[in-house]
Amino acid sequence: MFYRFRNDFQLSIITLLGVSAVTGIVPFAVFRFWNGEVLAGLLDTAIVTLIIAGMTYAWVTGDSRRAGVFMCVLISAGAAAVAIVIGTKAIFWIYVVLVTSFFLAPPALATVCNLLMLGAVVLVGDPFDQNQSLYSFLATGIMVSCCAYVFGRRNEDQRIRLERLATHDPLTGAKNRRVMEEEMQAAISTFERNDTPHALVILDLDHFKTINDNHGHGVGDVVLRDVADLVNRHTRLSDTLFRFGGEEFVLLMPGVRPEATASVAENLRYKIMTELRGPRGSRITASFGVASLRVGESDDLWLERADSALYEAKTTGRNKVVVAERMEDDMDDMNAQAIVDDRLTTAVPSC
Ligand SMILES: Nc1nc2c(ncn2[C@@H]2O[C@H](COP(=O)(O)OP(=O)(O)OP(=O)(O)O)[C@@H](O)[C@H]2O)c(=O)[nH]1
Repeated sequence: MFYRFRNDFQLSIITLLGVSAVTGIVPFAVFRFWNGEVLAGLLDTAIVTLIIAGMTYAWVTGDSRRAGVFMCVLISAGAAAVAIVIGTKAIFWIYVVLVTSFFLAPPALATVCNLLMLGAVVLVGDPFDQNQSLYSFLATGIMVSCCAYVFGRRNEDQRIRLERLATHDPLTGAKNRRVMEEEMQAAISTFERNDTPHALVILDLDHFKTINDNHGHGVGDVVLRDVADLVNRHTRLSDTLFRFGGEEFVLLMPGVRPEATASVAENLRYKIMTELRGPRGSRITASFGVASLRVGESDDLWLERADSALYEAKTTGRNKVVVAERMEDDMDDMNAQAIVDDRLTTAVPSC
């Protein structure tokens, strides 16, 4: 629980809001019922209840983004409603909401909620008896919103940048190995749930070391980037490319039936060989190992089978595609043949 609290900023804000709502708004609700302000008391109670529901949803589902959007809309509408019902006494809450909404929702949505809230308070509630107070309220409200917007925008940009750094390889833009493990697990769950076939392709550039050694690492980097671009251009949007290691990439392809995997990989092999050019127009080639996900298979075993197929492609000439299932069938045939030969030699003793 503490781990989630520390690692999910939005969840921590939602929780803080939930705890503040209980400790801060409940006494007001009680006080309002006590004072005979039944409508305001009911409003406070509804707001606290919905905030607690949003907080519970975030903790149970882990979907703190959706919960944040819900809370932002809720507290904006709630604060506006309370200000309309009880007038200027509730105006201070508006400032709390103007800032908090940027912690809960994306900046654009928070801005819209803030403007709607200010508009509703001024146009529907009309809580100010002097124009000067009205203008002060609007001016300070908009100023607070602008400052919070700048902060929220910056915060959002940094979050997106950090998220990208944590999930993508900076050189090629392909996703990294950590994400690959998560997405392979998700693929296994989808396969078990609704039988959607999945193929895994490992591709490894041939003799890449020679490019680095002869032309330098900078040139090697350009080749790696070109390979990632080419693969992304020639695969579906639902396919995901990961950088597995130095010059090794993994492609996860949902919805590709086992009998079609070879031709998909063969197409990529051909495109790399014919469209990519290395330094001084030299040819770039890659070897491929392909494996389709099997029932009950773990991600480690699936990857291991694709890796063995790649090894076979490397050791039998490179610039080729080896399909794990075919390789395994061939090995089974060879083993069966060896058993038959063995039986024959033991049944017919040599003279
Ligand atoms: N330019 C560049 N080179 C890298 C990067 N990561 C790994 N490498 C290089 O990739 C090369 C991999 O060499 P090997 O594992 O021998 O593979 P290979 O030369 O392609 O040989 P085969 O795979 O057997 O065909 C090494 O020279 C590494 O230094 C990188 O990010 N940029």
